[in-house]
Amino acid sequence: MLFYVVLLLLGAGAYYYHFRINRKKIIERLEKVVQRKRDDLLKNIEEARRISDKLDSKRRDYIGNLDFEQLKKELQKGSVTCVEAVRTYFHKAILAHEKTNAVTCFILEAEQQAEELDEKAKLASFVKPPMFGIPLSLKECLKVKGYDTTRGFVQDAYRPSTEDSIQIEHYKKLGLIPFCQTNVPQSLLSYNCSNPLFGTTTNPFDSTRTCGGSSGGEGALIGAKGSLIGIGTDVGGSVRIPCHFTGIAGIKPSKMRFAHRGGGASVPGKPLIDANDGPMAQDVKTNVEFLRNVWGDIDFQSDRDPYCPPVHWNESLYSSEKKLRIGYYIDDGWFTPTPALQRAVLESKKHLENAGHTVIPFHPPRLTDVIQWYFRAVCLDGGQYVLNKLLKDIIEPTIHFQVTLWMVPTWVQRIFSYPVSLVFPRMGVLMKSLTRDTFELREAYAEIEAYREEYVGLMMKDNLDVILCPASIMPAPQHDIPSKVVSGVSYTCLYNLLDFGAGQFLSDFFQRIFIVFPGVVPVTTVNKSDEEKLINEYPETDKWYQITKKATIGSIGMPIGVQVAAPPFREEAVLRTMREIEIAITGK
Ligand SMILES: CCCCCC/C=C\CCCCCCCC(=O)NCCO
Repeated sequence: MLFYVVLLLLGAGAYYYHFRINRKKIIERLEKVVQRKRDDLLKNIEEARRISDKLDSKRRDYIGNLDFEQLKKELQKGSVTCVEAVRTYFHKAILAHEKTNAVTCFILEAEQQAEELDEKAKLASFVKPPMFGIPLSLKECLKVKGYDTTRGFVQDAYRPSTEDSIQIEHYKKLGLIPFCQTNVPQSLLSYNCSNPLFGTTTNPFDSTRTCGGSSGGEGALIGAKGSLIGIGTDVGGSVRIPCHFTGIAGIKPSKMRFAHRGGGASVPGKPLIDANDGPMAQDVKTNVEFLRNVWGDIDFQSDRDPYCPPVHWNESLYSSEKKLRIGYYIDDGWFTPTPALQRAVLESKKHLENAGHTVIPFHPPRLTDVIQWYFRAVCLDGGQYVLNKLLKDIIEPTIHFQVTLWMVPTWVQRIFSYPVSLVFPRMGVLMKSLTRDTFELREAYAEIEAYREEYVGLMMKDNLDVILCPASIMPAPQHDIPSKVVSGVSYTCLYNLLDFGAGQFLSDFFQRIFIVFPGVVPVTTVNKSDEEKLINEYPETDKWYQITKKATIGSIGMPIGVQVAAPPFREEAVLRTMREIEIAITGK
């Protein structure tokens, strides 16, 4: 017996030794790639600076102060050229990047695309497309011909896409000019924004805090005014959480509203957790204008991807005078959000009631089950796909905690989940979530299908058009917190599991201050009272609550958003609700 134990230990030791040697070699090789990429980025930024400097700084300031609508008008009139718009946004993005480390690459051909558009505009026969000349930023994982989509994996650097995705083709056809790519967390499966290739992107309001993720580079860039509009992707909150953390507006449409042919995914082969790309912008109005134009012309995408149904922009749903019935909640029963997030929902509720809508309580059922199904279906192979990629890469330190969870075999997690449940029940739920076998996976899928029916059934029973709820559990925390509190995505991942269209935007009085006095950090009694409530009343019943409370202390002045969601193909109702709250708060 002893002989076999010794043999086993020796075998394990040899395996571990071989593993370490192998990892060392991989890391040494990849460190050179990181250095090369960072040097290339510095050169790329210098080139973008050279291009932006061709424009007189007064003119740059004038164009840089135009909002989306104003810039669009001036470009249509011809009083601003596409080249001027691109040079201005190269300049603004460089400034935002210097503050937040948001950009992974400038798309230098943007200047040439702009020149070509300006040339075409000289022809009398040329009809300008609706978003003629507007610079567009893109999350790094979106496929642009000639550019990398590393998703923060060093191993994927210098493997540029051979084609634009259908969506990018479409945006160019509508006149938009992709001008830069923005940073992401490694693997995209996190709501922070750090990776070993490009480093950490910070929050424009406080660099010790994250801009969110995984479309965090977009959040930071747009939040720091380096772009008017960008595209993110969202499988659990990756458009909505960065919007909430950085004080901007965005929407994750239901899956079928965009073409996915030629696009990428965080974990391919993962049904029933529906991801989509979505716009992110300074305000709701810009998102509406963008989607009105894209969906108004959706045949372009449907013709090239038959799986994208030709569902056009529904103006009558967006502009309807009929008052809405809205369900709201401030606590999903799984993770109580910190006080400012609850207050934001209650204030939005008031705005909507003042506008004549009916807002009634709604209780999303069984969130503990939802969390378990979500993690099971996202990591449907127990996290193996992501783990395999991570083990061939330099592993980002800010996601170590969740990587450790993926490394512990599922059966070990199951065994330990029982004693853990006694002292930390919610952690027990997470530890039981990874897929044990295909029987269990099929069961989870069946549960999700049944839950979708149950949820829309509850909405129909009360005749509800949309749901209003918190955007997250807390304001932007420090960079390492998202990995430690992965279960904090319950407010957003629910709407991926349901495949609802869900949007988020900045609410409450912070928005008034930022819009009237950009960059001013408000310090008011209201915010102090949020902090007091947090200190005196926020639960500390388990480690996740303790971490969340500690991370939220000291966040006075950070932006807070709310989320609006509706069943698939009703995104226009979501946008209408968001826009009505925006008008109530900002008056414009
Ligand atoms: C034992 C359970 C381990 C769980 C480990 C964590 C796994 C997944 C974390 C998911 C968090 C999702 C955040 C949002 C990601 C997102 O929307 N990405 C966009 C991709 O297009």
